[in-house]
Amino acid sequence: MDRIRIVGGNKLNGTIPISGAKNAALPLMIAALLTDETLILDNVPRLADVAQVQRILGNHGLDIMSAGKRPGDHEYQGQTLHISAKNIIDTTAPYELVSTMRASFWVIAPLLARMHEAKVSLPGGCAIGTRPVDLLIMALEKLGAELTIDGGYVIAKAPGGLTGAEIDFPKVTVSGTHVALMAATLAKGTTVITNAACEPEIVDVADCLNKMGADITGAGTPTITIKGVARLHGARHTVLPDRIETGTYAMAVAMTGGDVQLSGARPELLQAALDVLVEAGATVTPNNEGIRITRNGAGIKAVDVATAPFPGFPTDLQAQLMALMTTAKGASHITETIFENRFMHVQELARFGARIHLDGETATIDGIGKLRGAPVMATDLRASVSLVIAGLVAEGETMVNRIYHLDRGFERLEEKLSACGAQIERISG
Ligand SMILES: CC(=O)N[C@H]1[C@@H](OP(=O)(O)OP(=O)(O)OC[C@H]2O[C@@H](n3ccc(=O)[nH]c3=O)[C@H](O)[C@@H]2O)O[C@H](CO)[C@@H](O)[C@@H]1O
Ligand SMILES: C=C(OP(=O)(O)O)C(=O)O
Repeated sequence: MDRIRIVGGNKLNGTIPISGAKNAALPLMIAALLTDETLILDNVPRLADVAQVQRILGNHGLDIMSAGKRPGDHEYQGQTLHISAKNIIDTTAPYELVSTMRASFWVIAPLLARMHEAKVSLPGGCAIGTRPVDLLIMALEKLGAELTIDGGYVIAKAPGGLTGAEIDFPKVTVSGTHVALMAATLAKGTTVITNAACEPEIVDVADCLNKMGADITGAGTPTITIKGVARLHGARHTVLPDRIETGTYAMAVAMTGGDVQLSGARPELLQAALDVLVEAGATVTPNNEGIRITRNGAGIKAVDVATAPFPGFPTDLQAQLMALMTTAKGASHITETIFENRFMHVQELARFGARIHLDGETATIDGIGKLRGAPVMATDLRASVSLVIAGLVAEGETMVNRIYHLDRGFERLEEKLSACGAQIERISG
């Protein structure tokens, strides 16, 4: 199994290109199931999760073509995928393909909308809480589908097609909103989703669906209205930049000190996180090419943060912020409000000598002067990268094990960081 070896102590200086967003690319690829014409997606990141969705779509009978490099493409250019769901030959998404990743379950929505049936294994994904799908099932039932659970599979049927409905989510759910949005595009009549997730990835998917002929208004606000249409057609869409990758590297620079241009990043996608970085003592300068992050001289200040749905501070940056706070001056408090078990990184950060105390959903971090390198391992994607951030400043060697989690969501992480002066390498085998 591959590992990442880091020798801490170097500042980061240079440019880091930001890839397309994993959490937009996955539902965008899945949306290709809604049409028998080709959907072309540009700026798709090269990630294990993307490859996994390709396998899932391939099993349904889709043809996927990845375009090669074009003149002028830089080495980190995202890939262009041409996805054709002309023939859907299988409406089952089997356990072996779905169990490793949360988003794979979302195929249930376009399959139901277009084929009026689906059999999809209950999902897996990062071990950050129980992560039920009751609200996704509720949304599909509102649209007229009949769902049963048998042998670990959700079996969904809508013999006469889906019908528009009012869907009021009792809590904000990104997965629930994606599923309701995709399913409603081909339903008869109008659907109104209230208490919808406002995450930028929802807006990106809605934009693409509208290019495909859907009639969606209000994406990015808590109320989304979808007027169902008879069919969708092909389109071309560029995946928006990854705000979590952006925030992760911004925190890495705040941690090590230095001066890095995050090229292609869009500040409005992570304003809450950038505000926290400024409060912690980093300098954040949006510019034409993206965002420049610097921290020179002054140390890191302790901050108090609670995660929240967009536009709040994202739960997907909580572990990275905690790594940053381990060397802050004073005590900081981080409250996780989205997932009940998203503190798996705490015991691993402790291996660096970090002082973190957990009380329910709040972690208190007493900043210390210096972390010391250690062998560490993580159980989920963002927790893994928080250990990389800690390793970048820790004295001596850090070995991060089980990095397949990192490969799910960070494209060429070690290359991007070493190009900015970090001493980081992948050890294969
Ligand atoms: C692939 C992808 O985009 N993953 C993101 C997505 O996950 P995901 O879409 O799984 O997260 P949700 O927004 O759906 O979950 C939010 C909360 O709602 C709960 N819930 C959700 C569905 C349901 O049927 N019942 C229920 O109780 C969850 O357990 C959680 O406590 O949004 C999360 C919150 O921003 C991010 O951390 C993940 O990176
Ligand atoms: C939790 C994440 O992914 P998933 O929802 O696929 O587990 C994530 O992207 O941080």
